[in-house]
Amino acid sequence: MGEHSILQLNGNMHKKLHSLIAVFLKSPQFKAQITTDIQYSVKQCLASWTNKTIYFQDEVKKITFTILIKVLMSIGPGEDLDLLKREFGEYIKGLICLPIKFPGTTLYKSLKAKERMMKMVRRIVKERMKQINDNNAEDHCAVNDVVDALLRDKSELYNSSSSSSLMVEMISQNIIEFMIPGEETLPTAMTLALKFLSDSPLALSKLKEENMELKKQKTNCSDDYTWTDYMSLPFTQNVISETLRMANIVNGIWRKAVKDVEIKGYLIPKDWCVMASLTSVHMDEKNYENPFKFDPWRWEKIGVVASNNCFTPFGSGHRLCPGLELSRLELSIFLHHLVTTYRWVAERDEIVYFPTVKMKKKLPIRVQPINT
Ligand code: HEM
Repeated sequence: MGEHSILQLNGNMHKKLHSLIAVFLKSPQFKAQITTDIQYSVKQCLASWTNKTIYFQDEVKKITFTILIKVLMSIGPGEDLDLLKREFGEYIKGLICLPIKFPGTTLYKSLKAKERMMKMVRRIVKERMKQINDNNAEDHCAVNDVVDALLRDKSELYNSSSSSSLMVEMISQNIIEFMIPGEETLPTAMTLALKFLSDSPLALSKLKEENMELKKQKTNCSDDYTWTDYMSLPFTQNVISETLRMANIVNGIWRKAVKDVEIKGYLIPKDWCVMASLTSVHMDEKNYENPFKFDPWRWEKIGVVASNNCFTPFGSGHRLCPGLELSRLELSIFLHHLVTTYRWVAERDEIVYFPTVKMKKKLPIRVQPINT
C-alpha cells in the first residue's frame, strides 16, 4: 500500500484526513444526493437480474462499486468507470501476493494497473482544481464528492505540500487507497444478508412486511424516499446489525504499540503489533445468547447501536469506519427494493470465512418480479 494510505497514516495527518472524509459523508447534501443515486443503481441492477440465474456475490459489486466511485469522484456509468473497475480488480490482486516484481507477476500487473488508475484520477483531480481556481468558488459551491472535500480543505492538510502538482499527487493517491476498504466489505455484507434471509423465512417475512408498509405509504403520498425513511425501519436495521455481527467481514484489526502499554495485567511492549479479534467478541456467548443463530429479534432488546464494546463490525475509536452510515443506507435501500419488488430462490451454498469471507459458489440465485 502507498505511503499516504489512510489505513497506514498515524497522528495528525490521519486525524485530519479521517475527519475530512467523515464530515463530508455526514453532510445533509451528501445524504440527500446519495440516497437518490443508490436507489437508481439498485433498481437498475435488480431489473437486469430477472428471470435468469445470477452469481449474487459478483453482481452486487456492480451496485457498490458504482456508488463508491460516485462518492469519491462523481463519475457515472461510462468508459471511465469501466476502466476503473477493470484496473482496480487487477490492482487489489497485488495487495496480498508474493513480493516478486517482473513482467508477468501478480505484483507487476498490480503496479501497472495502479499507474493507469493514477493517470485517470490525476486528470480528474487536476480538472476539478482548475474549476475551483477559475470560479474562485470555494465557499459558494456544494461539495459533491471526496475529491471536492479534499481540494477545498482549509486545514493545511495538503497545503504544506506547497506545490500544486504534489497536492494533486497526494489527493489522487488517497482517492485510490480509499477504494480499498469500501470495495469488498459492503458487497460481502449484502451477500451474507441475502444468504441469512434465504435460510430464515420468518425473518424474511417480517422484513418484507415492514418494507411493504413503507412502500404503501410512499406510493399513497407519492413522496420520494429520504435517507431517514430507509434508516428508520427498525426490523430492517436489526437484520443489518445481525448480518454484520455474524458475517464478521473484518475479522480483526491491527494496532502497533507506540509505547509500553499495560492492559488487564498484560504488558504489550513498545513496537509490538496486536490484533484485536472482532469475531471473538461477536461470537462469544457471554455477549450474545446462541451466537451462531441468525436472530434479528435479539436487537429489539439490545437496541440499535452503531458500535459498542460488544458490537464492533466497523471498528471503533479514532479509526471507526467513516463508511458506516453509508453502508447501512446501501444495505437498507437494497433490501427494501429487493423484498418489495422481487422474490428469489437461492441455490445451496456455504460461507467460507478464510482467508476472507466469501460464498463458496458465489451464491447463485434466480430472481423474479413478485407479481408474475
Ligand atoms: C459493511 C461494510 C463495511 C465494514 C464491515 C467496514 C469495516 C471497517 C473497519 C472494521 C474499519 C476499521 C479498521 C481499523 O480500525 O483498523 C474500517 C475503516 C475504514 N473504512 Fe470501512 N467498512 C465497511 C464499508 C466501508 C465503505 C463503504 C467505505 C467507503 C465509503 C469504508 C471506508 C473506510 C475507511 C476509509 C476506513 C479507514 C478509516 C481510518 O483508518 O481512519 N468502509 N472499516
